[in-house]
Parts: sequence; C-alpha cells; structure tokens
Amino acid sequence: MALEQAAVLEEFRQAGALLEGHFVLSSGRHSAAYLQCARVMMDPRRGERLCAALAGDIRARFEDPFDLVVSPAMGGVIVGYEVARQLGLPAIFVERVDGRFTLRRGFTIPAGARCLMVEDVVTTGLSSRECIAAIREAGGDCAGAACLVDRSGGTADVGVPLVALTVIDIPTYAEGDVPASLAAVPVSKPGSRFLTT
Ligand SMILES: O=P(O)(O)OC[C@H]1O[C@H](OP(=O)(O)OP(=O)(O)O)[C@H](O)[C@@H]1O
Ligand SMILES: O=C(O)c1cc(=O)[nH]c(=O)[nH]1
Ligand SMILES: [Mg+2]
Repeated sequence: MALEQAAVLEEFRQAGALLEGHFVLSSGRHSAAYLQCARVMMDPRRGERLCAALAGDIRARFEDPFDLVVSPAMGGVIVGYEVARQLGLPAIFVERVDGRFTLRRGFTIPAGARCLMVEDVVTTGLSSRECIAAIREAGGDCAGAACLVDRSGGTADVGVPLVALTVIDIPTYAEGDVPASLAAVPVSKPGSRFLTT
C-alpha cells in the first residue's frame, strides 16, 4: 500500500533519522537537514515496512519485471537488499574504489540483465547516475531506479524512471552560497564519498 509522506517522515522521526545542523552532502553542496537512512534501517521491522511500501510502488510503476537489484554502497546496500527481498530478486552492490563505483566480492551482472538501481536518498542524483553508469559498464541494462527519499523535490534526473517512496524539497546550497546563519553552524560530513583511509 502506498504510504503518505507524513507517515514516511514519522518513521524517520521515530528512528532519530531527521537530523538538523550543517551538513556537507555527497555532492559537495551544503544543507541544514540530513536524512540518516542508516538509522531508519537499523530497526529491521521499520526497514521492512518502508521497503514493502516502496516495492509496491515499484511493481505499480514498472510493468516488466527486473532480474536484479544493484545498489551503491554504503547507503544503498541495506535498502537495496530489503527491496530485493520484497521483490523476490537477488541483490548486489557496487562500492567505491579510488572514487569509482566498482563490482567486487565476486558480484557480476549477466549480459543484458534488467537491473533496478536502488538508493537510500537522491539529492542531486549524482550517485545514482554513477551507479547506473557502473551497471551499464558491467553489461547490465538499467531500466529503472528507486529510493526511499528524493529530497530534490522531484527535480533530480537520474537518467531512467525513478520511483521514490517520498519526494520532499529540502534546500541545498553551493559552497560559495551558504547563508550566514548556516555557515555559523559547525560542519559535519556524514557520508562516505570523501572518506580517506
Ligand atoms: O544524489 P546525490 O547528490 O548523489 O546524494 C545522495 C547520495 O549521498 C549519500 O551517499 P554518500 O556518497 O554520502 O555515501 P554513503 O552512501 O556511504 O552514505 C546517499 O547514500 C546517496 O548515495
Ligand atoms: O546528499 C546527501 O549526501 C545526503 C542527503 C541526505 O539527506 N541523506 C543522505 O544520506 N545523503
Ligand atoms: Mg550513498
């Protein structure tokens, strides 16, 4: 059953996943709000509820079935696994090696396999596009994408049809365009794109 935005955001609130502060996002843009999906998925029953609703939306949107779910690490891994479980599909993930999404761990994509790219959050769509490029380079056919939250207000273009459990418009700012009130708040970088070892 489709979930109303208020119900989705209430799940995030109860999970302590609606964060306020000053965040540098994966795209390098800044924001006063962050949706921490890892905290949502840390309760398997909550993850199951939300991903069941997303799987229903995916079935309703795409007539032809998929062969495989492919997700970008880290954020996409657990969401992709649970969505795949709901759809009765295998789930694999790509992870960054020297900044590029790569298949490791013996994962392969059969030639022409109809892949569904599953993310946790879409902000600019950059990570989704990078994941879809990796799927195509590996020989797969990425025919659709899905995420728990599209925080671009529906403006992000990932290059294939995107199904989001909820769409919300949360402002982001370029590095040189951060409002003074936000610039005064200490910065955190919750994601893994810029992690170094
Ligand atoms: O649409 P975008 O502008 O690309 O932003 C969304 C991406 O940012 C986060 O990943 P991040 O690279 O921070 O790493 P993580 O998955 O390890 O948290 C999130 O998981 C998405 O992949
Ligand atoms: O753009 C991001 O990096 C991003 C935003 C957000 O709200 N949550 C998240 O996990 N990543
Ligand atoms: Mg990510």
